[in-house]
Amino acid sequence: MVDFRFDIKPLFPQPIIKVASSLLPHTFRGDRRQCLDATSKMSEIIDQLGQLSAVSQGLSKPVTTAQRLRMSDNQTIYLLADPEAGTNGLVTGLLKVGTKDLYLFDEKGQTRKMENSPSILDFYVHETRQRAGLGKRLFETMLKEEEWTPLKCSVDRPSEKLLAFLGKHYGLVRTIPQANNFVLYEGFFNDGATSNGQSRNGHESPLSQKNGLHITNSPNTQLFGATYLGDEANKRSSGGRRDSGSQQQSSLLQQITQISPNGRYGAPRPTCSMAEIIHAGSGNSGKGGGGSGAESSSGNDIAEIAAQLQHLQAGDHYSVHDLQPELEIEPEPQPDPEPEPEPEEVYTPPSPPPKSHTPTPPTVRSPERAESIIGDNRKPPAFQLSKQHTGMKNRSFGVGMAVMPSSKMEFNQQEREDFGVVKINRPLGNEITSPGHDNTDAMSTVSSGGGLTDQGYNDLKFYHNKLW
Ligand SMILES: CC(=O)SCCNC(=O)CCNC(=O)[C@H](O)C(C)(C)COP(=O)(O)OP(=O)(O)OC[C@H]1O[C@@H](n2cnc3c(N)ncnc32)[C@H](O)[C@@H]1OP(=O)(O)O
Repeated sequence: MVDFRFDIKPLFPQPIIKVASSLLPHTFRGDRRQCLDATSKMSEIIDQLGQLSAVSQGLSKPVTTAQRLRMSDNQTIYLLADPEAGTNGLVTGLLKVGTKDLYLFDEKGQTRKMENSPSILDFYVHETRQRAGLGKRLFETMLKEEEWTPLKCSVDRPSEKLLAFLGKHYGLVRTIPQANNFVLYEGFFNDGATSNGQSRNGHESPLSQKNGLHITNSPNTQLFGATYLGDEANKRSSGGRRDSGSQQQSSLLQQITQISPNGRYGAPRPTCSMAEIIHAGSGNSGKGGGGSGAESSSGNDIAEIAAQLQHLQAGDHYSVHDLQPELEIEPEPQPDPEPEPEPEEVYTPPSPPPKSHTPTPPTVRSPERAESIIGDNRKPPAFQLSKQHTGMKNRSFGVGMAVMPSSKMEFNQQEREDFGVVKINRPLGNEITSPGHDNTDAMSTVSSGGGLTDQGYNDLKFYHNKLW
């Protein structure tokens, strides 16, 4: 039983009092000294009942403290006492309520923002007095004072006992699932007041449902944009009414807009070089998007790169010839799209070959970029180089492009893996058909200087760092 060292009768002229942020009973009348005394005693009562409630619910710290109540301007605590019991009277129950702005799901799963929604925040009747109707008495007093109805109350993380209490006394059983700790019951959103944006208990903010989009200020909407509810939702919301406005409505449906996310989700994203390659490639080839004509500058870069690579097709250079079909950057469509098994690029870390077998270094190497970024060969590139092109991570541009996975590519790892050594190889089982296309032994093992292998390819070992 909760008794105190002081007499509670002056604080409880009636069995149930309510206390707000002033920490004074609503019935309190007194001078300044009495006011300070009452505040101190009331703080002690609230803290002790709040602690008992927390223990009863198995919480690590109390939901209700005098300090919290003092700091809040929209919370009220109802205290139930038996002033005649014991020497100084007994405090037997506590009910804390308040209003909250909540994002809630309705029965259809749509997000709604409820402002000043009535909430049951803490409820406790001393163990020795439970199941004696005191809880109901306290709750009924609160409903009357606040002019709330049980159905319109959201309940903050209710215990099993409270769920049973609400079920027994108010028939509240069927809940509406929520993403937060609050529990609502079916009917929470029902009534004329809610549907036109106002309710006696709580206030639904003027969230719109325009053009079939459910637009709220909820985190979901801000992150992912408005939810398109479809025409069915519009039919529902219009109640089946079809008048001259329906044409206008259908035209509005066309204007589906998306709320731009803001905050860090709205921040410009770093360009994805792989996406640039893919989109620019399909756009230029005319195979992917139908050639909208709206090309980004990065797309132009890629097209330019493709053009330059084309010029390098001569000779035994493998990358241009092999990469073009993969990247779809050749502007002119192939007359014969027969899916012949082309020499594929297989990159394996090979074992070092004897130097004597090393073919003559090619005189022309694919990427001008390889020359433009290496050592003494540094010179202005023939095209606009972005960070994606020239950054250390992307330095081996040709290799990066070549290893884009495709159905035509497989990785031959039969040979020993030496870190940092790249071999351009054939898929397993493929025979060399033409010396001009033989790249089986086109491997680089030793940097001959300037970051190039003695064949002139980029040596990954040279460029390796931990961040690569
Ligand atoms: C948002 C929150 O505050 S959640 C936390 C709620 N508080 C707690 O769980 C603390 C411990 N419990 C209590 O303090 C009380 O049981 C209260 C406040 C929930 C209800 O107060 P009571 O004075 O017992 O309520 P009252 O006597 O008016 O109603 C009794 C009904 O409450 C429910 N109830 C009360 N105690 C229990 C219990 N131990 N087990 C199951 N149901 C219970 C039952 O429906 C009971 O009806 P029944 O006896 O016919 O089964």
